[in-house]
Amino acid sequence: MLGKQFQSSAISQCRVCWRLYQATPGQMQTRQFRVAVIGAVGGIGQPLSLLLMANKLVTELVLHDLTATKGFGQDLSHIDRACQVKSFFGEDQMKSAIKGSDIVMITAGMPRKPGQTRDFLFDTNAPIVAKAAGLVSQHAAHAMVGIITNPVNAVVAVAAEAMKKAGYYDPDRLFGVTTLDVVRAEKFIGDHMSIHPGKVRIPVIGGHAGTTIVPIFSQCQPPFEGDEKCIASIVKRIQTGGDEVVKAKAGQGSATLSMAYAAARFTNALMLGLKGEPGPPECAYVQSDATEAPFFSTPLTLGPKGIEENHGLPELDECEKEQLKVAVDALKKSAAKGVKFME
Ligand SMILES: NC(=O)C1=CN([C@@H]2O[C@H](COP(=O)(O)OP(=O)(O)OC[C@H]3O[C@@H](n4cnc5c(N)ncnc54)[C@H](O)[C@@H]3O)[C@@H](O)[C@H]2O)C=CC1
Ligand SMILES: O=C([O-])CC(=O)C(=O)O
Repeated sequence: MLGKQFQSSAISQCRVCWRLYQATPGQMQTRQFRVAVIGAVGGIGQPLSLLLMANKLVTELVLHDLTATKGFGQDLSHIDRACQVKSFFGEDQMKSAIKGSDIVMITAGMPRKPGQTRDFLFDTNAPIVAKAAGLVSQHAAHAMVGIITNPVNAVVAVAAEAMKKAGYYDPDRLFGVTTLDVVRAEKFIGDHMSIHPGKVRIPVIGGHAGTTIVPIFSQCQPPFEGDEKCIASIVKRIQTGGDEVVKAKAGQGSATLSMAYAAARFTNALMLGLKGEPGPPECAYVQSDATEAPFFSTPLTLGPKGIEENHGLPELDECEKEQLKVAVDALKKSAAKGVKFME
């Protein structure tokens, strides 16, 4: 059952974010954060870094990529925010970028092209995630880690195994970032119901690929207005939102701007949790016993130690229960693939 907090705090969400971005230097909070973006020069990395730079809670923004980050860092450092920018590049400097960070957002890796599945990216992206996660374990053990790199359903398990091997793994601090599915759900539902998408709250559970993405319309706030056919068509659009963008970009990559927005929202939620002032629950793909899948996305309240409360499975209607079964079967396989890769 979803907590009341999940539903009632929806409307204040936008206002909270807006205040965070707009606060003047005189209103600065004391607890501020070093956030590292791994893959900072990429399609997601650049706009994500810009959005983080504009967040008053970020006082140190660390950029890392395989390619040179210096010019990009110099560019960002002219923005009139009280945030220091540090630039690192190359395999050797990943450790320095990660060391001492409060939050590490990993967006390094290949995006897909039309006709490819997210799973197609596994062989290329799994070693990148394994390396970054291992370095977090060794040099920023208490950092919150957000994994954006696809395929999220499998590489989060890779990260967990890499951290265990490197000596320190805290399941409450490792998150597969599925916020874009929530953002899409809020947008598509808001447009359908002719209300501001920021007023929509809906848990999107499961994973981050096709039918593993399970939006729970029965728990939508305000209650969804539309028949079963209409729900089925919006569910489909949320599940294939990524494909829609990949197709439209026609070989020029996948979602970047909407993803950066979603990742900035999730990073902000992590920082509010670290400050002990959690916002509304956010869904993320984490180690979980909510289902038989070892990793599963459900609404989480975030706190100073990461997951403060996993709200577990929301109440589901019969149709959502069927969707859940399909998702769990696929997610078990994805997690097993990640674990096998690290054996
Ligand atoms: N979780 C989600 O909802 C979403 C995930 N994605 C995924 O995010 C990833 C990144 O996407 P884009 O930014 O569009 O790709 P991109 O190709 O534009 O950028 C990736 C960046 O990673 C860097 N990189 C590669 N290997 C690296 C390493 N070992 N260390 C540091 N940096 C490294 C590249 O140099 C590049 O700058 C992809 O895997 C994509 O599928 C994309 C959209 C949504
Ligand atoms: O579709 C992709 O490859 C990128 C992604 O994960 C999304 O947009 O949801």
